[in-house]
Amino acid sequence: MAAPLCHLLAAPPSTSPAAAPAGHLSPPSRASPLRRFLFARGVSAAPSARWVAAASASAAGGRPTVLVTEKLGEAGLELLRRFANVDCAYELTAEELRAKVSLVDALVVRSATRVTREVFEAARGRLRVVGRAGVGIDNVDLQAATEAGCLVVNAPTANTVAAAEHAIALLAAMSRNVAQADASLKAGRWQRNKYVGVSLVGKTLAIMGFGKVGSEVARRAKGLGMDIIAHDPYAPVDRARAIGVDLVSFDEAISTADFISLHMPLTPSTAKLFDDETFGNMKKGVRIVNVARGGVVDEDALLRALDNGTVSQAALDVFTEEPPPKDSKLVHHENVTVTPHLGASTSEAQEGVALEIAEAVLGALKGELAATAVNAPMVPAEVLSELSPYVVLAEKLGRLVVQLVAGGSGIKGVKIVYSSARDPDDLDTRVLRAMVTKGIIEPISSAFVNIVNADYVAKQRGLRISEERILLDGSPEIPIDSIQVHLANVESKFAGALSDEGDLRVDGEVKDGKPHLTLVGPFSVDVSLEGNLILCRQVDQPGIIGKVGSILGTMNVNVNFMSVGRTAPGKQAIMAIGVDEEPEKEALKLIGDIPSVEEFVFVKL
Ligand SMILES: NC(=O)C1=CN([C@@H]2O[C@H](COP(=O)(O)OP(=O)(O)OC[C@H]3O[C@@H](n4cnc5c(N)ncnc54)[C@H](O)[C@@H]3O)[C@@H](O)[C@H]2O)C=CC1
Ligand SMILES: O=C(O)C(=O)COP(=O)(O)O
Repeated sequence: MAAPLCHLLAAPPSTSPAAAPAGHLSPPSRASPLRRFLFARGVSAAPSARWVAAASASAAGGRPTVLVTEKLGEAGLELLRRFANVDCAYELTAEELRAKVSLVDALVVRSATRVTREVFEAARGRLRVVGRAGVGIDNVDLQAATEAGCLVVNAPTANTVAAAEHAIALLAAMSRNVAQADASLKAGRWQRNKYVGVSLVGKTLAIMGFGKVGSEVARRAKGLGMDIIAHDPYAPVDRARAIGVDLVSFDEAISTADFISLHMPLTPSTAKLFDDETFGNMKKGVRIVNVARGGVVDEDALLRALDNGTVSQAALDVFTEEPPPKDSKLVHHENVTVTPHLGASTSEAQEGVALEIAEAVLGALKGELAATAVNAPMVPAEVLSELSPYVVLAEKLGRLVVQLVAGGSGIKGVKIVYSSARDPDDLDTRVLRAMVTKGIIEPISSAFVNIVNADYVAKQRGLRISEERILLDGSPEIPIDSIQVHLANVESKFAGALSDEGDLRVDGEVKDGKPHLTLVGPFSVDVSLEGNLILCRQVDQPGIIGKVGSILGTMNVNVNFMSVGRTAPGKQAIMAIGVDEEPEKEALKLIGDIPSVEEFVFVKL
């Protein structure tokens, strides 16, 4: 059974009635490495035929609604419109955005829309995906998104080249005063002596942040004859070496460079990294390009450094506040060249980004974990597909075990044990852990849990979840032999499920692609984990199965599965009975009244 994975990102049960169902598209193929490669090189590409065919095949049913708040490439919009209702509403005020967001399943933004905690609160649980059509996600409150169980995806590769080209354009324009000279000539002046520039060849360029954009800038600047050094605490030395770049310390980079180009993300640790002290340590007359984020620079400090000559020129594409104030001294400074956040704005990059984000958002809406997920584990599609029946099993075991807990006894510790012949490094259990958590928490709370917020919700509720592996001999072809879920130190309303160690324990396996319950406490059973389950403990003796069966039959309850397990002949036994409908209270009472039945419980799976 290729179980639908839509519940990994499922909307909360309280979703407004207008919410479109997730999971109505069949799984698209992921953008291939080739397409990403093409995008990254500015080659626009249509959505792959396989993607469209797969998505079209089952696009019947409700359509999700996607709100697009900034201009997106037409190819991406077209793709979104094929599978969703698309509302393009640009330049919304914060209030207008909050008003609209509760009516949509996905939101697609670029850098200008601030997706704040208030936006997630206003969404009231309906918003399932935020797609950032670009790289920087500093305008999205990721913590609030995670708490809301809303997946955030970005399009990290399609505008890399555009941003790198813009950095090079600014570097060259700045060093030759292109913008200033252009303005001067248009104003009727001919100032050849005033606009003598500086050469790039033989100068040292320090690239701060040697990621995708930084390394593309390095490649291009090498072609201009510059000596490149880079600072990036997290970049692999080999990758830098492969393009002939030395990774150096922050202090060495800023103190030796003639030009500095910024390419790190805006995070709490990079905010205002370039302050008075940093500028003070730079080589006198340094030139700075910023195509990353305005917030990594203390703009007042930069202004002081420009005024006192420490920095002789700056070229800025990005600003702390966008657009910057009209009277910004930095923008109007004669040694500053500015562009209005144009790094990603080439037609090729915008088409690529739009397609990349449309695919990611549509995929996420039907429950697929996007490869570009920013606030959820990135689980490759093949792994996810292989684990899909175990995902269902994990959730069902969680739902079952929690319903065996006696009211009032708090749950603190959950242990999940995976028995597998596969090397632990080849078994990614994050999705399974999330689903056990979902199964345990949802029946006992109003919280809704998905792959995005599972760990967060568990932590909030003081639930410690630990995982163990039992390495089996056997075929590593099968990812998991069985999953055990233990709740430590709880009281149970079905004492038969308590293990010898006093834990509440249930085990399950996937058989023929279906989740099966295989152990309840010390009792082996074999019952399909579907619909509803009655667990009944009795003294092992003839006739009980018939009695229970006939009560259910009389009450018109269809038994779909039944299994009996016992500790030893004539001793304790349990019956696990799968039923389609929820039996009337009357039927349950009659079962409880059978003399040899010691305890029983009805569980909704
Ligand atoms: N102006 C524009 O239109 C565009 C701006 N950008 C911005 O450019 C920046 C880089 O983008 P990508 O290269 O795609 O991201 P990336 O994630 O590939 O690279 C960022 C690099 O910065 C490094 N880094 C993190 N903290 C650092 C620190 N304290 N010091 C030095 N390096 C640090 C990371 O290790 C990583 O290698 C982002 O801020 C992004 O938002 C990207 C595209 C367009
Ligand atoms: O991708 C990025 O990080 C960018 O800064 C591009 O921003 P934009 O999509 O052009 O608003």
